[in-house]
Amino acid sequence: MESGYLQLFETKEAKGRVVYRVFAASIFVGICLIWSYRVKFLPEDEGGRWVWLGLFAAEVWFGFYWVLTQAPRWNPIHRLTFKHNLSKRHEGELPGVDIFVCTADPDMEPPAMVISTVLSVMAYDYPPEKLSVYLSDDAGSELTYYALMQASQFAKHWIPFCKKFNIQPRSPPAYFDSQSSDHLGKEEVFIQKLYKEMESRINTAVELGRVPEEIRSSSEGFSQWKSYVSRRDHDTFLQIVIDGRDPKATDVEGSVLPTLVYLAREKRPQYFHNFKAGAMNALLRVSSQISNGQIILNVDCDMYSNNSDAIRDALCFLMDEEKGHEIAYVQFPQKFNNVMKNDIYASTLRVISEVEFPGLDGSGGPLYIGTGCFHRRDVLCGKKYSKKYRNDWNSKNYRNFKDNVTELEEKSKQLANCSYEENTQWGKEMGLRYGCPVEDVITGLSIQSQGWKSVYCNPERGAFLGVAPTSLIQTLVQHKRWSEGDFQIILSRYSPVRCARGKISLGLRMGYCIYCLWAVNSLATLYYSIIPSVYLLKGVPLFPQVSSPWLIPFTYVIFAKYAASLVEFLLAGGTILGWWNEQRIWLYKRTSSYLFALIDTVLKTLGLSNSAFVITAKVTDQEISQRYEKEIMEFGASSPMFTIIATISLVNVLCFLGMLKKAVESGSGLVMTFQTMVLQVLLCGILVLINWPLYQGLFFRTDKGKMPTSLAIKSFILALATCISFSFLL
Ligand SMILES: O=c1ccn([C@@H]2O[C@H](COP(=O)(O)OP(=O)(O)O[C@H]3O[C@H](CO)[C@@H](O)[C@H](O)[C@H]3O)[C@@H](O)[C@H]2O)c(=O)[nH]1
Ligand SMILES: [Mn+2]
Repeated sequence: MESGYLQLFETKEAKGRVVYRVFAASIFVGICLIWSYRVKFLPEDEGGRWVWLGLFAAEVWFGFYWVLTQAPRWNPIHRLTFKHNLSKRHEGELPGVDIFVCTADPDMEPPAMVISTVLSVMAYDYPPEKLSVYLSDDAGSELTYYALMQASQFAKHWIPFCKKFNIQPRSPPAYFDSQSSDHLGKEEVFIQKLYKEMESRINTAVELGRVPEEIRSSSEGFSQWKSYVSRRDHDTFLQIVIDGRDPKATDVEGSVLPTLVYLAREKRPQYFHNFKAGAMNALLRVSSQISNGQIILNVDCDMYSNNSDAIRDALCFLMDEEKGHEIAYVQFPQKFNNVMKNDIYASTLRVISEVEFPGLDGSGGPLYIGTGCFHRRDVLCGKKYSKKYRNDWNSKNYRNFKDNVTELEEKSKQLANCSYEENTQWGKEMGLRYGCPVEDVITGLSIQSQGWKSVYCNPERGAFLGVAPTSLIQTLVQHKRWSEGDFQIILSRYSPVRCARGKISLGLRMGYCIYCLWAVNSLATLYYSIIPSVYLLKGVPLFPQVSSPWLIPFTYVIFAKYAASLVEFLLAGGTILGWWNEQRIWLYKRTSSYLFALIDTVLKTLGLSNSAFVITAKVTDQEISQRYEKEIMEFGASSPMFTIIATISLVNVLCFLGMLKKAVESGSGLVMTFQTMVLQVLLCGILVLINWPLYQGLFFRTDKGKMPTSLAIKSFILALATCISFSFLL
């Protein structure tokens, strides 16, 4: 306080750390005992030996991986911001903020949804002359552009309305959904009507697949589409839809509006476009010409702003005079507005956002996860870390005031051309890094490995809400992209294992490895979910008997670990059924998404395949969403991923039934089997239980969301063949 310093944020250590550490140490002792058991009782005979070694390898892997997951649990912290101090001390020198919204496909990302995100970020509680919103459209779609034009008109009513009544959230559909329609005031009814009309104009255009002719001809922006050949082949389309410098660009109350820009960077078949990373880099350059905000907020097109104060929260970190200068970015968690109570696809990633990220924040800062993240422009553009770095918020006002709109558009267009990046550092040392399906994580890592820190900000009211996948295949495909990308990072020149030493703390490097090694987890999980069960069918014990003291460490580790995981999940706001669902999804991801990610990465390293960016759909047809709302798992498609999970689930049920039959037939009965193979019976039994929805989908359901019959037959034959070959041949 003395030298006029006002603290803008506070860091608090989480409670109960010591207790947790003692508990974790006890689990580790148990893990070591399990390993010793495997070494001590290695079977003599050739066949038994390999199976045993396989189990040992899986257990070594699980143990090692568990150690990694302890890193973020060792030192969790929480952050608190003081926004009143920010206003008190810095209101006059608030920096320009450029907001980038990315969209890539008008079919999967409906224009009406995209513009509601745009409207929500235009309505931040922030001086509008310092706010600029850029929409990057990788589909170069006239429909999205049309929707944005409509939104710019509606914004003139929407923004003053939001500010007058101080409403939350500021995405129009989300706001109206949260309001009961009988309690709307006069102005609300008027705004809602305006919104509905606009929405229906946009949706009609989308359904017809074209923009109304009278609008097309009256607004010159559309003339740019003359050069449009296909999504992959067109000039740069750039339009300053609202020019914030223009004194006439005001809302209905006469206040200035934020700048609004539409950009579809040039696309040519002969140039690789680098997906979202390419779009972001084009935005970085174009915006530097137009508004040049010092702070950049990046959101996905489905992630609307749910809290109009979030910019100020982020600035509390970046502008703090004592600690702010080493912070490169502020990451908010990804939250979703379409998740049901028990979250059947585990989309919330609850433990990651409530436990692991606060933990990583304690050892240097969270990963950059693509959306809901505030960056310093300098750093994102490649500024090297230096202890002496201080930002002068006051002096920097580069905003382009010289050129008129047309000149500005022409100049900026050049920066979004395909050839612009040739022989430059863009994608390497500057901007988002290229060549990885998780451009966000690798970019964050490369920033941190220079010495910069990041901060995790998780306020009570979620800052951003998006759309989570609503079918199993979408979830698995998304996780294939993520785990593949994360695994490639381990092999890349930014590898948290080999590089970054000295710059990033050990805890954070371990933290990165949790995600970067997702893909590798598949092998041990596959082994563990098949082998013990088929050996149960064969009648061969692979774990200690009930009478053996070695059973204790196994039981302790299993129960302690799962109890801790359940408690963590409940404390993070989940339900018991939600936790159970999450365990199922982990099993499916590990045995399908991660396996395919692993295989694809190996192929890619050999030069045999290329990783792509499969966009997640943000709309679902009505039938599917009805099932989603009832929390019924959606299969409904044929996919090799489904064949794998179905086959494994059937192997387990066959083994379990086979074991029961054998036990009953042989005189010794169930008790004997239980005594010799208790853990195998449990493991197999739990696998059967957790797969219950899958069996329903395979055999008992009749709706369209069930597994295709051909897939059910195929996996049944595969499962039967596996069981038979194990019990008779091997
Ligand atoms: O060629 C492309 C592909 C995607 N996108 C945009 O990228 C965003 C994320 O795509 P989505 O299909 O929603 O993927 P998610 O898995 O939900 O996205 C997470 O993971 C991605 C990395 O895999 C990050 O880029 C995202 O920010 C992060 O939210 C969307 O706004 C897309 O419009 C583009 O702009 N250009
Ligand atoms: Mn998404």
